[in-house]
Amino acid sequence: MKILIIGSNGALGWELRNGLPHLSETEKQPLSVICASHSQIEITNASNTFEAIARTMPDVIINCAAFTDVDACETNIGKAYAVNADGAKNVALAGKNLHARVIHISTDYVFDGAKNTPYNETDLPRPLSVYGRSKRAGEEAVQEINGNYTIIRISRLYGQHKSNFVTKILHLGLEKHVVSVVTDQFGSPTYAADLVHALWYVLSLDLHGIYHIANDGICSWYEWAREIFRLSNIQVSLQSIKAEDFKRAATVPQNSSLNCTKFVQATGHKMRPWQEALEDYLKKYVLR
Ligand SMILES: NC(=O)C1=CN([C@@H]2O[C@H](COP(=O)(O)OP(=O)(O)OC[C@H]3O[C@@H](n4cnc5c(N)ncnc54)[C@H](OP(=O)(O)O)[C@@H]3O)[C@@H](O)[C@H]2O)C=CC1
Ligand SMILES: Cc1cn([C@H]2C[C@H](O)[C@@H](COP(=O)(O)OP(=O)(O)O[C@H]3O[C@@H](C)C(=O)[C@@H](O)[C@H]3O)O2)c(=O)[nH]c1=O
Repeated sequence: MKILIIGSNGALGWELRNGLPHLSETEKQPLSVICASHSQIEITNASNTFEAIARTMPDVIINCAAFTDVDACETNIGKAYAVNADGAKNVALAGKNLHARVIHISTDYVFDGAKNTPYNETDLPRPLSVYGRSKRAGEEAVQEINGNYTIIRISRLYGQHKSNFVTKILHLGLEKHVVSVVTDQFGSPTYAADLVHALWYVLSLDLHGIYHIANDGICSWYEWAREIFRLSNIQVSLQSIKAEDFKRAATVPQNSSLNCTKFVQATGHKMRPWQEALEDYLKKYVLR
């Protein structure tokens, strides 16, 4: 199976391009992984996207490319839709024309956060931000264009490559005496290495449709930060604040935790609790 990763220099793309060849070896299922960074494919350009994908003729395209600066999307609406919606559409069209399966990565921010239990795949999206709306438009384009699709909604990703909530909080903890973190917004932190493993199941079991994938469990940003400091043994005064007191351009959901039952039932694979994954990540890459 030949797999093309688009957005291969991003946080998830990077993790996939390192993790998939390794999994293919240990699982003894041959896989050829081709990487396309932003300089190699410009997904907002339909002909460039088609030509670049046609050169590689993949069986599967994993689209990790996106405009992911949630606050910047609020003031760069054109770019947000060009990348997250039209870009997703161009990739889906190229996939359809070249008979390739498309795995499209999406987000928990397609939900409005009003539900007080974790979101499942049949819940109605109602995004609150430009980022969320543009990502939802991308999902719709993929669904309309190419029946041979899988949409994976993930949330609160952290891994080895690029900054993320964990690295930001660690820096703040080392720089400041007091760190203020939001206590009334909840979600499911997801370790990129675990996600790669889960995506291996999606690939090898040929899952189609929409799936939610995240580490098990739910926490607030505050609870997540508290666990980061506890595991890293950093003494800091952690102050809980309300979301309304954390000024940012985008409105983000109060609850965007993901119910992953559909994935567990389809694969028999349950993601480990977010606390265990976080500990593993910190031990491997931060506390060495
Ligand atoms: N990070 C998170 O917490 C979460 C991410 N997601 C989703 O997961 C996916 C991967 O996210 P993540 O890895 O964090 O994102 P990153 O921002 O780390 O990576 C995105 C990649 O896409 C590339 N890219 C941006 N615009 C274009 C374009 N027009 N054409 C081609 N490539 C482009 C970027 O290149 P360059 O930097 O050179 O522009 C970058 O390498 C995205 O779909 C995102 O919406 C979902 C939930 C949570
Ligand atoms: C740095 C910091 C963050 N926070 C909390 C509140 C704030 O809304 C949130 C912001 O952290 P981030 O910038 O990592 O969050 P954000 O960019 O909103 O993260 C999102 O990224 C996109 C791409 C997604 O798809 C989502 O799943 C989600 O992971 O963290 C604090 O409370 N205090 C702080 O000092």
